[in-house]
Amino acid sequence: MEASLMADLQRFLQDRCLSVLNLPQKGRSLFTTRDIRPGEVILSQNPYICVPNNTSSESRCDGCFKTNNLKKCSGCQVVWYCGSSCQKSEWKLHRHECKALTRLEKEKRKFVIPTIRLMVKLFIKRNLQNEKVLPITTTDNYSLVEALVSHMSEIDEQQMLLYAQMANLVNLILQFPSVDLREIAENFSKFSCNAHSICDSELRPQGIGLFPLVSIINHSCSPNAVLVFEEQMAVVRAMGNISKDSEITISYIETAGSTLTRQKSLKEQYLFHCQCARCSNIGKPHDIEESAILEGYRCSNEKCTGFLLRDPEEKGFVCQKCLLLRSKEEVKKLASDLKTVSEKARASPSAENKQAAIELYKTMEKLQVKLYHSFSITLMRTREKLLKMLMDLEIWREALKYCRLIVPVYQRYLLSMTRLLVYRSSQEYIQQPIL
Ligand SMILES: C[S@@+](CC[C@H](N)C(=O)[O-])C[C@H]1O[C@@H](n2cnc3c(N)ncnc32)[C@H](O)[C@@H]1O
Repeated sequence: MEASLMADLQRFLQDRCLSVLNLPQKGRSLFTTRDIRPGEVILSQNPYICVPNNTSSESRCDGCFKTNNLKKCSGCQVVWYCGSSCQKSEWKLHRHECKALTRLEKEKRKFVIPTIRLMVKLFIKRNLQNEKVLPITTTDNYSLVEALVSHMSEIDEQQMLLYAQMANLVNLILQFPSVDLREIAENFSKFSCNAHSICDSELRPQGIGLFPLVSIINHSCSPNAVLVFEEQMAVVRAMGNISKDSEITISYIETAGSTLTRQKSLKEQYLFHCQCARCSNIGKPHDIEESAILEGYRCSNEKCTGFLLRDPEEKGFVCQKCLLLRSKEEVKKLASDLKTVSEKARASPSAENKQAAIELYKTMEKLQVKLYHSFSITLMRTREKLLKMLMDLEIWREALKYCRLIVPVYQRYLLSMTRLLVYRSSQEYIQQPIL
């Protein structure tokens, strides 16, 4: 990174009582130089680049990500806008992207998935900033993208092949002599561990974006901050009191998973072994219990709330509260029935026949109630899906029933970690305890 830009960045962070330190195990890490109160904004950033999550069945405006009154760009026939205001605001960049996409054969345009567009826009923006067509600022410049970790040397051959194929397509679209395939592939690798899914206030993904300053923040399975989005702006807020000189951390993954599950997904996507305070409990009695509740089976005695562990004689699973054995065969049969129904439910075109999809998910839920612990995360996800489908069909009474079943699970897993639900009132941010 250029020395003057680096100095500007340090000043920018200092003004916000933040500093970046290089830790041997983690690389760049963000620290606070003041005490922070729950709900306070620690850092916010607009995306360096972003694109909506357009699919063949759903499109969004390239400017604001809204879904109504869309018109296709008459030039490239790939990008959508909700009106002239969004089209104008994007034009400086899209002018170049539009030309490049128009050159591409029509049948190849269906391969221009959001990640490919993100890469195309990244290089176009870099060039436009280099040519001073777009301004360069302390927090909006390509040097910050250059500084992101890529983990290139740790990527397996199969992944590398995929990146190379995607890089070829980007090259075909851009036709920039100054950009080489390796640089594009390296940037795909950077996207994988640094890009963020931009979600609405109900946490529904709308698009993807690169926020290089927010990307300095490391992960913890018991984080002290949370990343939310206000339209397309990334906002990092404190979840509790954070004392001066602490590291700011967010969670990159679903925190309600067993330690093994969390560590596996962090290793797979972010290529590091998590050693946070929560992960360091691995194998301890409390961690074993928590994992068995989250991802294990329920006791055969319907009234018992105990959790089950594998029987040392391999006959099945033993309840740690009432010592009842649940046979391997019974668990296997239920799991196999559940697999059949789950596959049917996931394949059911819920958009066409919502009522039929609801019935399949209800059968799935019934089997999961028999198989899993009542605080199982899998069971909770099925109930969340049912809740959403019932709300879409405005079947409120039944939706309420699932809401009541989900709330205690949220309270158990999320209350301990997300001590605050921060939401926006008309004028100001108010801190509210959950429920
Ligand atoms: C979004 S970046 C975070 C900033 C990064 N440390 C840097 O130097 O740019 C994600 C990467 O940071 C590292 N990282 C994040 N959290 C970590 C943690 N808790 N322990 C070890 N490495 C971590 C991993 O290499 C991961 O792929």
